[in-house]
Amino acid sequence: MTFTDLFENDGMKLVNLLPRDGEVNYHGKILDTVTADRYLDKCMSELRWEHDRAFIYGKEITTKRKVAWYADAPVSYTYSGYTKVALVWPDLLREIKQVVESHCTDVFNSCLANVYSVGEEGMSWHSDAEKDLVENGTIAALSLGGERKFSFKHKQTGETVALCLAHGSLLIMKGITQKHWLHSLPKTRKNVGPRVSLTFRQMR
Ligand SMILES: O=C(O)CCC(=O)C(=O)O
Ligand SMILES: [Fe+2]
Repeated sequence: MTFTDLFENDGMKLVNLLPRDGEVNYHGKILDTVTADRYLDKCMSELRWEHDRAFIYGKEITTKRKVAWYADAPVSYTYSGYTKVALVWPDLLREIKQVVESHCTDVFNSCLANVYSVGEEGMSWHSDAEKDLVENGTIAALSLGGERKFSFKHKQTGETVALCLAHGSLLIMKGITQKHWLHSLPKTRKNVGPRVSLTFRQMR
């Protein structure tokens, strides 16, 4: 049995997927398929997608995946050596943010949206502990579209934990998780459909 089988429905008792040094909860599908399909279509067409730029080991790169960043106000945010200015929430994301907040005890003031158009697009190992984020803040990631594997790796011990993120599912990372664990969305050769992740965050 996998974690995904265990947590098909929200409302079941959530367990911490990490053995130590952080807390990750998989809520399973929090949206019915019709709603998840509608949100996926709307996100694909309505969000202002752009290739992300970053500095990796001092070299400027343009990511294959596209991103869009939203917040309560047009604040700026420094991430991977780049300063970006957020767009203000469109109604669609305000609505989705409310749904996500109804499944947790946190509130969010920003969202980094990612779109992976094919399985060959992914995100390499990283943690999200930028200076502009609240220290030990919560990140809630809503997945829409193609089902993908998501992995965690402990920074000191190398232990790994992996799960599958279903269409319409919610994953929450909290507490000291970002200090001690890296996470990644591995590329896959499988023929998966486009996937959107909406990562709701707490900025300072
Ligand atoms: O696509 C995802 O689910 C995770 C993306 C991620 O790790 C990030 O935006 O920092
Ligand atoms: Fe991340």
